[in-house]
Amino acid sequence: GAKWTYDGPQGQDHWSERYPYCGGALQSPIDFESDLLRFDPTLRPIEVQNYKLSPNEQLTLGNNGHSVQLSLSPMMSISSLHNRYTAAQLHFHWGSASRPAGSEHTVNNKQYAAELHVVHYNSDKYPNISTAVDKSDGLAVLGVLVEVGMFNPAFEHILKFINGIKYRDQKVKVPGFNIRALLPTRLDEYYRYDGSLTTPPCYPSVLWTVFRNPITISRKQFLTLATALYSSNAQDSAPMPLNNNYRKTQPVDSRLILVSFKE
Ligand SMILES: NS(=O)(=O)c1c(F)c(F)c(S(=O)(=O)CCO)c(N[C@H]2CCCc3ccccc32)c1F
Ligand SMILES: [Zn+2]
Repeated sequence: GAKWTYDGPQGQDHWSERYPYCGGALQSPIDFESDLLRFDPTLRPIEVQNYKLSPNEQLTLGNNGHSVQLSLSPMMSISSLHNRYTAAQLHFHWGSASRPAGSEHTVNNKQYAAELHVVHYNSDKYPNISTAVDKSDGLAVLGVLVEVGMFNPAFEHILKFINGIKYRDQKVKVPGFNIRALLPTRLDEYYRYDGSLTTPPCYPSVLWTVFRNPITISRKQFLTLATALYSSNAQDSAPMPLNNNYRKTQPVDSRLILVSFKE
């Protein structure tokens, strides 16, 4: 992708110089501060389709210099929203070995170790994600907060291949697995708000659903994620570790943050 980073001269405080939307309204991520939350009884449990992929299905796991991303089957979708949103990819944001705090969304300013995003586009209205990415009703992202705790077997389907994509633009083929196992048990408790891509070009095109309950990965799994990858190419003389790839929380302004749960 284009040259932007999370820190330094092309870091997030400078994104708006080249990507105007990054300095605009409806930006993500945000802090879910208790006083700003409003219970909405019309928020239905999230329903996903075809998330249980066959191991015969081949997915592409890649290092795009900003994150580790996994391509997803176009059979996968969210079916409980007003339009059908078809899955495109999932990726992660994380902290570092010395600071296991790298989630993008925070809860009363508590930052979790990492965050998983499953990116979908409105396939009722748009033919592909590239067309949908800058439309106000274009994208729906499911966010899952990740904390260090119990070992997570589902996470191994990604971590066991991570040494094949250590450097930017490296890709490997991996067998499909049950992506539903990466989501929390309860899909009925979540935060909901209108926001944006959390990377340039920061289009305000995302219907955000962040589940209330985190998933866990073990400390060893977290350290693997936080130390395995570089944002630089394999041939670069100075390897740049890929970590702390999270955007700081953005102003909520007059936005409503809805919740599907009470207390
Ligand atoms: N946090 S976030 O806002 O969900 C988020 C990221 F943080 C993130 F790094 C990516 S990226 O890996 O593509 C690198 C920079 O765009 C995306 N890509 C999305 C939106 C851009 C176009 C596109 C095209 C195909 C598949 C996915 C995507 C992203 F949506
Ligand atoms: Zn993301």
